[in-house]
This record gives sequence, structure tokens and C-alpha cells, in this order.
Amino acid sequence: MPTADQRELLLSGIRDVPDWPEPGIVFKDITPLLRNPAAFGAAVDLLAGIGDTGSGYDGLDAVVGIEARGFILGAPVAQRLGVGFVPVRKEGKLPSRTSSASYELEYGRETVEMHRDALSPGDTVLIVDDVLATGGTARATIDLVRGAGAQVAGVSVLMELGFLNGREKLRDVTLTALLSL
Ligand SMILES: O=P(O)(O)OC[C@H]1O[C@H](OP(=O)(O)OP(=O)(O)O)[C@H](O)[C@@H]1O
Ligand SMILES: Nc1ncnc2[nH]cnc12
Repeated sequence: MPTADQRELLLSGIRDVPDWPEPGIVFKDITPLLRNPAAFGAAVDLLAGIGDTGSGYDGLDAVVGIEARGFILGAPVAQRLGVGFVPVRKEGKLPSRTSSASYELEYGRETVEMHRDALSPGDTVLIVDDVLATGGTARATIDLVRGAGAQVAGVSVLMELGFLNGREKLRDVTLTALLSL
């Protein structure tokens, strides 16, 4: 988990954009964080479990990242931990045979897909994304991973929007949110 200084660094890179993508939504924009190498690096290390209180997730076979912002964070986390990366994509983007799961978002409905041969039974993965809001995206991803016979070591997100209670949908996994907003 972040130290007080790391928390400030991460927070300084997250910008509120009111009424985007639709009226009433306050969008948490992480592009300033990505632009700042110190903040981006801290986010990657902390999502990988590397920090004051840990030396990184052990025993993983892959990191699963969720399109699109989960790719930006998840791929370097995989590299940091020395494992491969599995993309979970929005419907119709993956070229080979897929499994799919649908869910509701704060703003609309989505389907996510994963290649059927991306994971093997018995694999253990860490799921990475930027935001946990209603929890629908993470829930669907967990279900895809488990549907492949793999295990979820944890779900790590940069921030959790506590007022949306996404955590309630993820009671059966270890959820790590670097920030609760
Ligand atoms: O907890 P939930 O309510 O499911 O919401 C969280 C998801 O919403 C955002 O993705 P979005 O679908 O907006 O896609 P993007 O990363 O392509 O912008 C965010 O990156 C998470 O994946
Ligand atoms: N308010 C929000 N800001 C950024 N990403 C999100 N994903 C779902 N809700 C979001």
C-alpha cells in the first residue's frame, strides 16, 4: 500500500472531469499520472505489490489487464513481476476464439472477452485495472478467468470509487485499491 508521500504523488496525477462522458459522472482522468514518470512508476510498483510492506506478488503465471486503461497499467506490472500479460478486451476486438461476459457500467453496458487459450487450468493470475467503480468490469473478468479454470490471486486497482460499492461484488477475491476516493 502507498506511503503518505506516495499517496500524495498518486493523487496529484488524478484529475476530476465533471460531466464526462455524460452529465452527472465525475470522470477520474489518469492521463496526468501517466505523464509523470515518478507517479507512473510508483503506481506500477504498488500495483505489483512492491513497496514498504511487500516485495511483489509471488507464484503468478500472468497479469490480466482490462481494456483500455488496464492495459496501460497491467502490462508494466506484468513486466515488473517477470510474467506474461493477458488482455481482456471489449467485444469484437480479439482475433481468435474467445469467452465473453457482459456487465453494467456507471455509464452504459459492456461485454468483455478473453482468448480461450490465454490461460490454462491451474494458472494463477493478478487482475489489474485503473478504476473500480460499480465492480461490473472486474466481476466479469474474474468470471472469465475462473471459467478458464485459472485462479485469481487478487484484483489490484489504482483507485476505488467507494460510493459505488464495487467491493460488494468482489467479496470472493482479495481486492487491493491503492486509493479510496
Ligand atoms: O467498476 P466498473 O463500473 O465496471 O467500472 C470500471 C471500469 O470502467 C472503466 O473502463 P471503461 O469501460 O470506461 O473503458 P476504458 O478503459 O476503455 O476507458 C475503467 O477503466 C474500468 O475498467
Ligand atoms: N467515474 C469514473 N472515472 C473513470 N473511470 C471510470 N470507470 C467507471 N467510472 C469511472
